[in-house]
Amino acid sequence: MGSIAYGITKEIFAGLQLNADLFSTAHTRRQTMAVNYYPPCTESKFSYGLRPHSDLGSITIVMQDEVKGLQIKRRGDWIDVIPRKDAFVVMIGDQIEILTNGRYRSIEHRVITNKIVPRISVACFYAPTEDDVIEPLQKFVSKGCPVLYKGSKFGDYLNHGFSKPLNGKSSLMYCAIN
Ligand SMILES: O=C(O)CCC(=O)C(=O)O
Ligand SMILES: [Fe+2]
Repeated sequence: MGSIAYGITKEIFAGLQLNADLFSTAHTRRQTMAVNYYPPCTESKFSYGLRPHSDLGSITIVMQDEVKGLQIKRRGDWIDVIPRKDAFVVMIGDQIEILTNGRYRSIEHRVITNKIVPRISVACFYAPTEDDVIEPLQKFVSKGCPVLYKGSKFGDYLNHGFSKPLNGKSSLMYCAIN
């Protein structure tokens, strides 16, 4: 999975005319994994498996089983990410939004539980190491596009993000300027 993450980030960074090798190596150094089990919830029409959030790292690759539940927010609407046997889900995390000064935005997502059956997913998270300082690259800063984030050590960003309840894209407030 690590080499898939490296390959995907390489394409992302090459598309931004950055040193694809260097950046993809830096942004996939820290690799962690979560196995999520969402029990069915019969109690109400709507219940969260995971509240809305963006992932704190650089990219996330998710394997879903056949049960629907993951949704992304697009232009204010929640859209189902339909599970496919032949596909993983790739999501951009906050570190790429910070690095590109908002050119590529991290995706807000959430998980809704199923009323009848459980759902299982495996999320693989790729990020810089905890000592790396991530800040907007100069090439994404201009008069029309002022710097949006201050640099922060990824370890500090992570600790701060984990210390707060999941709440949309509020994790970015940690380093947002004004
Ligand atoms: O269960 C999923 O499909 C997504 C999990 C997720 O967003 C996460 O672990 O951060
Ligand atoms: Fe997530």
